[in-house]
Amino acid sequence: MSSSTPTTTTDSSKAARPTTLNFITGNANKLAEVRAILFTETNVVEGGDNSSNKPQLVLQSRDVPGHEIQGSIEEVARDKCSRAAAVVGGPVLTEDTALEFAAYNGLPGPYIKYFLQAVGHEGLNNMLAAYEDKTAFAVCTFAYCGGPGQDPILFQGRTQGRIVPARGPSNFGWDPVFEYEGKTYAEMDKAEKVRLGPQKIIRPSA
Ligand SMILES: O=c1nc[nH]c2c1ncn2[C@H]1C[C@H](O)[C@@H](COP(=O)(O)OP(=O)(O)OP(=O)(O)O)O1
Ligand SMILES: [Mg+2]
Repeated sequence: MSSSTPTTTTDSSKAARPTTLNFITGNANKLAEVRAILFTETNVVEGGDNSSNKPQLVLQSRDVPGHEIQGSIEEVARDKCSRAAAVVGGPVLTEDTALEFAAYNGLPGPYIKYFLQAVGHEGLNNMLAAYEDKTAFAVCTFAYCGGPGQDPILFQGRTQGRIVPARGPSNFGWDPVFEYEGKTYAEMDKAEKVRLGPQKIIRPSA
């Protein structure tokens, strides 16, 4: 993924090309999937070791301090990334996952974490019991921020699926209730899930 490489600049008045880019998340499963998707021996390291001069993606498992704001997926993503850059004091990559129900015009969206915690897989299904349309979109929004005070840049992928009664191991979030092409994410093995690309990737501006 090209967003794993920090921006290069030929303008010597700007900051030097960063040597590390931290991916920050408090979610061990998310970290594992990002590792599986982005890992190459040359550009990803664990922890903070950066003995080579190449830009490296450092995977950090820690919560971004502060609270998630209310707002659109993009506003939530930008805010978390800015807070992460402030705490790290340098370039960071963060990710926010939303789950939009078509019948709810996009909700729970960025609030899926709290709905999942509150009502579980069965509750997510019950929310849709009154509706014929079980369509859901998994929305992954990566945010890159060059450093404290800089505007984050977003990259967003969307995958269309449907909400079904839970099938498969309950290891990660809403994986058992999100069905994509006949299988829930939980029924896929990890390699299969991380190989799936989003159906489209956009650079949201708002
Ligand atoms: O592929 C996924 N399959 C199933 N569930 C998933 C996936 N990816 C995120 N999830 C869950 C975790 C959390 O309940 C919510 C997103 O919330 P989100 O804020 O992005 O993640 P988080 O708070 O766990 O970690 P972070 O420290 O990166 O903010 O959806
Ligand atoms: Mg979060």
